[in-house]
Amino acid sequence: MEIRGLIDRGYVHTVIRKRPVDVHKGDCGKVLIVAGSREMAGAAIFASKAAIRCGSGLVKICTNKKIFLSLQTSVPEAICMEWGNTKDDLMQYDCIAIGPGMGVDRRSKNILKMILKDFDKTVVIDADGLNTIAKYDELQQLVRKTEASVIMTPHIGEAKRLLGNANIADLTRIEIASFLRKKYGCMIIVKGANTLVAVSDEDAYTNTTGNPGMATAGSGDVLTGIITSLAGQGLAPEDAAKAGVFVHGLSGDLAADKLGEYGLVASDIADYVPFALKELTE
Ligand SMILES: NC(=O)C1=CN([C@@H]2O[C@H](COP(=O)(O)OP(=O)(O)OC[C@H]3O[C@@H](n4cnc5c(N)ncnc54)[C@H](O)[C@@H]3O)[C@@H](O)[C@H]2O)[C@@H](O)CC1
Ligand SMILES: Nc1ncnc2c1ncn2[C@@H]1O[C@H](COP(=O)(O)OP(=O)(O)O)[C@@H](O)[C@H]1O
Ligand SMILES: [Mg+2]
Repeated sequence: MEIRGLIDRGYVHTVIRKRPVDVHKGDCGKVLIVAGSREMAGAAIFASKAAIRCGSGLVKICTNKKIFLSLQTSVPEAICMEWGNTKDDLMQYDCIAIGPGMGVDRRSKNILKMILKDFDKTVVIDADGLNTIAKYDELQQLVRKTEASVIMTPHIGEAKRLLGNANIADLTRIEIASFLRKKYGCMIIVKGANTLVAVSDEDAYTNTTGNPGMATAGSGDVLTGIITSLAGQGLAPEDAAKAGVFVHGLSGDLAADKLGEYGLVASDIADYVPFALKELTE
């Protein structure tokens, strides 16, 4: 695997375009985000807020009903659905994300299994989605076999778990991505400063946006929402992954221009997504 280039503004301009005047919400993608739990409502809030701010026509959140009220207060545009109801025709969604703050348990395993078996568009897997896959061989096989285009978004800690707790401390990001590709055969985003996006066994790209202010709880959940929204709006999985990390970093950069790096929080990144998209489409 080699780094084929940088993810820069010029490239992102070519995949995120100004909206046609006659567009309607049905054209803008309906996405499902499986996220959150009683202890981690925030993760579901950050991901769904980012997706709606990134232009999705409709965002549905599948979560524990104990957190419906906080979700509906923080992101009233999103629709809540209870765990267990995911069977309601997954094919109606243009993209599905799973993982942020959902916990690692049998229910997470079962939902992942259902999505990987029944859905054939883009699936973004993050956080506890990745931790659950790391725990169950059966899911690891399914990731390889699924007809869906899977995008995994691990940070280094999650990458280590996905590689069976191998010692990866001395590996470069490209080596980590390469091992993950070999094991899972899907698109891999290794997060951190200069996030790496591996789109095939040969090709990887480095992001050029982002700043240390983004080292704060929940900023990865925002990334999940952005990539999911872009894929749901029709970007090819590879473009959604690459443009997604760029938009995420640019939103963080615009937020840091205003707020500085210390006080920046995940919701700020989501709140600045509209400004990043405005800049990119003008
Ligand atoms: N408010 C909320 O509801 C939040 C919930 N979250 C959820 O909390 C759960 C646990 O996720 P966490 O990621 O916090 O915990 P993890 O235990 O998965 O990862 C944290 C550890 O990973 C390592 N790590 C991460 N990035 C690294 C990097 N770039 N370089 C080197 N090491 C790195 C560090 O050792 C770090 O302590 C997930 O379900 C997540 O979605 C988080 O997203 C934070 C916010
Ligand atoms: N120093 C940094 N520079 C640029 N981006 C960063 C930096 N630190 C973290 N990020 C970005 O913030 C996000 C953190 O994601 P993650 O570790 O999953 O956090 P969380 O699980 O708390 O949401 C990633 O997209 C990562 O690339
Ligand atoms: Mg995370």
